[in-house]
Amino acid sequence: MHVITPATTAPTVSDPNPIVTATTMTAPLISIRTNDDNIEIVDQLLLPHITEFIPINSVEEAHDAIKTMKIRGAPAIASLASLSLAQYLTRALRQVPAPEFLLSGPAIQAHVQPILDYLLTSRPTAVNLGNATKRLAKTLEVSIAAGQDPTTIVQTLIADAKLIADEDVGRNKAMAKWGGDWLVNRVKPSSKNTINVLTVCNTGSLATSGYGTALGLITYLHEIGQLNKAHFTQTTPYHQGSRLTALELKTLQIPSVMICDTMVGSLFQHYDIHAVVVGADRIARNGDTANKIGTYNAAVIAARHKIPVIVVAPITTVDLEIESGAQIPIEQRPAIEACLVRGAVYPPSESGKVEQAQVLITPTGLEGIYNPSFDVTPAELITAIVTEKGVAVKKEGETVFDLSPIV
Ligand SMILES: CSC[C@H]1O[C@H](OP(=O)(O)O)[C@H](O)[C@@H]1O
Repeated sequence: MHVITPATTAPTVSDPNPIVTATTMTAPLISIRTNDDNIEIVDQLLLPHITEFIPINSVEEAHDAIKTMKIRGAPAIASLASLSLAQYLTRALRQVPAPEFLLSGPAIQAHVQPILDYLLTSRPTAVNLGNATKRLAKTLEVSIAAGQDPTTIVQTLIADAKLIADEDVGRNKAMAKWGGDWLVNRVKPSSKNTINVLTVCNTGSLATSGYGTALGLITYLHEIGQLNKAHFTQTTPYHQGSRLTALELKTLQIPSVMICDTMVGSLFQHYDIHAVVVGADRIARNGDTANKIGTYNAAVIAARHKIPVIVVAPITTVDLEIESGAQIPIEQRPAIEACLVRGAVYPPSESGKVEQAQVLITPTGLEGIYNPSFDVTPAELITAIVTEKGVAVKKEGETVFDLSPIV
């Protein structure tokens, strides 16, 4: 392995002219907030410099927010979709006269299933959304089969939809402990605060209902005094790293180092990184994992440097209906998104007021643009997969996982 200078962590430079930011978010950052039947999401297209909560008042608005990535992150997407259905049904129960679909269980099912199918069309890769809509369809089916009256059927569905969002934080903390303890046991650090990790994209509170998945594990390492530095890639073109992970780590006061996506190899060559820790959007039965574009690159380079790759994701991210990653649909985002960069005008004006800007960095009318939002890392390149039920590793000599112990 070619290591030029085995220093423990990359030197970092600080911005001499920090932007006066309008972000008033404090730890823990939140992606969605609700109050009775009111839903608000933070517009993640404006972060980190502008914190703007926008109301979601229909399933159509939820669909648009997911599709345009005002909200993103596999678990957060599933939570918003579920909460928007709960909002719709809560408001239907309050309508006078009651809407016709509330007359019977079958009428409710005939009305709600198309709504679930519509929400599913917002983004194709993250399976959490699909698992949420299947779960709610099943809840509805069971309530009807149990002979519940229409109002009880709807109330049961509303409660389960809210639970999909509420149960996320607890499982994130469970995963963080499973994965963090597994990594500490593997590294066996001789002193405190020595573990260096690299993560890709954003998998924290802004991608979930709180604490995060991969970023949750990193937060746990920090909380138990085992983390030296959290390195993260900028994750272009949406810049989940530069804009969101940077904000989360800064807010949580976790020591971090940002690198450009192209610098993963250099980081591994020059510095002692103990693990790559990433989230997931869909994990196939054999462990092949779809995650943010750039994850596969990091995994290939990690293999070259014998650095373990850990995937952290709730069971709702596992898709046992598909054998391998070849069957995972990869979302192709609009070409224009690879040509634009969003951020604050810099340096700020004399007033110090933050002005959001969107800059076209390419020539206009560029024809050939490849902009997949995800890639698939084969199970062979993944060392461990962590869910809220535990840690799975491949058997000796195996190139695929048996996920049954952790799903
Ligand atoms: C815990 S979030 C999982 C996953 O979602 C992100 O994708 P996106 O920002 O496009 O929604 C990224 O792939 C995260 O790893």
